Amino acid sequence: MTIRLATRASRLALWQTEHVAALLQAAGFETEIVPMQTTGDAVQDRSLAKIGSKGVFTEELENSLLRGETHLAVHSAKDVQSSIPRELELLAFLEREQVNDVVLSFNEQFSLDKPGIVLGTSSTRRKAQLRRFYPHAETAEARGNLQTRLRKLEEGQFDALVLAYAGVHRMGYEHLVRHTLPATQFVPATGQGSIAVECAADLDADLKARLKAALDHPATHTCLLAERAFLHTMEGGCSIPSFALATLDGGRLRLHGGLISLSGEEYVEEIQTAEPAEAIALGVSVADSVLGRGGREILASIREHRG
Ligand SMILES: NCc1[nH]cc(CCC(=O)O)c1CC(=O)O
Repeated sequence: MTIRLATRASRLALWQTEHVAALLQAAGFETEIVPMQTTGDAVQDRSLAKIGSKGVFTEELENSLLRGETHLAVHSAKDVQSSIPRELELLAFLEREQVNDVVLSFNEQFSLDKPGIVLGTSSTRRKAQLRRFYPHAETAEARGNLQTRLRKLEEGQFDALVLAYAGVHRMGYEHLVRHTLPATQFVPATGQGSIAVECAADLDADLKARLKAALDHPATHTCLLAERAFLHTMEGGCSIPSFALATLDGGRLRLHGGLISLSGEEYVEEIQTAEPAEAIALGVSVADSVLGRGGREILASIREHRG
């Protein structure tokens, strides 16, 4: 049978969807890729924090699932909002790529320690983390897909660009990586580095099980359940500078989550561990602790700042 795959039309999204298609073909399915434009692709002149983070890269794909036009939607897990419509289901998470943020520059001598450097990023989390850990660096807006951002870098709109290694690797830009930011400071956004596959909740149960068996990476799935429960409890989409990284270590699940003020001054982080079967409870617990130890005040000041 032919599985129809909904995807954004960006090069990274198509790479990811071709990867999903290859796994499905190896399991005996035929595939058809159905690219579509999302609000996030269409609106390039405003930061995501301003257009509102709710599903700007996912809504059109989800609508095609709801209309029954496609069987699966392929997303960057990071772009999937923390709660999805009840008619839909996150079926599988593909094995996670290295999670770090990296710094790209055409200048081989580029150094993060140089005063006055300008770093391109459009993420509120990365801006806040840079203010905290590299206060001498300035940031500049860098919206657009990876190719657009690299063009801005080439044009000299900033000295370097901060991106997720996952996308950089998938697009073959590793030769421009000058620095790998430590995941202990630049804790990534929920889901960074993994590909999420979504379907309609009422898709045939047997087909669902076969698709999941072909695509899902159980360890990554467990980590993503914890991170997404954290994000959900945090009540924030990708426009809130929260971060969460779960790892499985010797059979134990560890979650590092937190929240940072836009200035980088206020910082609340928490690390807890649990049995993998308790992934969701772990996410809720880490978020509750962060909210209770000052996170609520940080969220309130961010809301006030936005007006
Ligand atoms: N928000 C955009 C986005 N969504 C997923 C990735 C990279 C791939 C990934 O993290 O899986 C990116 C670009 C970036 O953050 O540099």
